[in-house]
Amino acid sequence: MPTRISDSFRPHHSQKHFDLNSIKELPESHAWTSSNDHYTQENSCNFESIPVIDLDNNNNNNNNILDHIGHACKKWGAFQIINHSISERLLQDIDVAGKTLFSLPMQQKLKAARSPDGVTGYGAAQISSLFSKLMWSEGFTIVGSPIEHARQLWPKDYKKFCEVIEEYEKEMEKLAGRLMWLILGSLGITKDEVKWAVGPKGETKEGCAALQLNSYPACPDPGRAMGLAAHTDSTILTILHQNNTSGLQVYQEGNGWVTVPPIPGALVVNVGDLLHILSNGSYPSVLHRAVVNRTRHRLSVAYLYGPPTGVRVSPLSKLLDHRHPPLYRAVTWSEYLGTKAKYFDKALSSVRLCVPLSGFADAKDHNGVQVG
Ligand SMILES: C=C1C[C@]23C[C@H]1CC[C@H]2[C@@]12CCC[C@@](C)(C(=O)O1)[C@H]2[C@@H]3C(=O)O
Ligand SMILES: O=C(O)CCC(=O)C(=O)O
Ligand SMILES: [Fe+2]
Repeated sequence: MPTRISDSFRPHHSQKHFDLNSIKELPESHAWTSSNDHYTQENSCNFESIPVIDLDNNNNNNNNILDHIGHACKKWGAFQIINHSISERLLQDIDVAGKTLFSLPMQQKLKAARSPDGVTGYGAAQISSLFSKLMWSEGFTIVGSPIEHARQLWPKDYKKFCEVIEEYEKEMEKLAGRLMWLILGSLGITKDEVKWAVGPKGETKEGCAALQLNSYPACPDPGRAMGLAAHTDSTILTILHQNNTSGLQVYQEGNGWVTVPPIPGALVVNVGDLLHILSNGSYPSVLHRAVVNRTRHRLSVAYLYGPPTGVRVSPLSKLLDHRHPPLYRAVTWSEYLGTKAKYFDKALSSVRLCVPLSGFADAKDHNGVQVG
């Protein structure tokens, strides 16, 4: 059983590295058909997209914010936030850091390649190994300090990159903690009901996190390519910054794929699988993907936020009673990442408890796991 998040994803096969910036015609290896993806390429013609929520208490009182957040989590599993306290300057800096990294020559980027049994470094998204077609993207995953990989990329000149990444991680950590309490607050949960998330002085404990930089070069045949295949994040929540190019889509039952338009300075918040578990299914994790386009290079930065190492998360007891038995068993983050690497879109149902119709009393001593 893996114990750290860095032990969890082990790719099934090593991949050739394509330099997507120089390819003039879509290779067969990157041409997706509906049989490669469980969900259609068709976009919804719905003009409504995920809600935009103002986090400034002066514009929006706290109860209002909680109502909006609760509604967004139930209906969409995602929302955008404005006035979130992350400066425009830092968002620009992280864009520049990402661009600088991805525009390095391939042989240089490969010096920081993710090792076959590792999580951090340069390469295709971890889930790539689960698909027969390759995605039109490249990624760089960071957990904690980026210094080791940064030194491999820029032996003499790695400081600036590290400073920006570390500042971004620090600011995101604070914002993620705040968002987690707002989301839990919208379920009526207070700090004293989530012991693992609170330190001795009442402060929010540092969670674990990964930072994922994604680059989607302009693509000669965007209709047949896939930037990042449909997935849910194995997190409590994810905070996503997209540069001013659209590509992110969320799936809504009955509506199909809905584009999340980039709003300058706004950030996207996704409900992840662990929040799905904590909320006992009230806030379902959002299925999302990234599509690509013909003319513009797109960059996104995802802050994947989870509980501290070793903590087992399970449906919050305040949400449970005889009519609402726990639907999921307790899991640590690293255990769940291992489950995701193995079962992918069946990971959540693989940790679902079989709840007899008679309810909670029976479910408590029933730990059967239903897979599939
Ligand atoms: C902490 C995490 C969460 C990971 C695995 C590990 C590091 C990188 C994350 C992502 C980022 C890109 C999408 C995803 C689906 C992927 O392929 O790698 C994510 C995955 C998950 O949310 O499951
Ligand atoms: O690029 C995007 O908009 C999506 C990225 C994403 O889903 C991820 O990194 O988990
Ligand atoms: Fe994602």
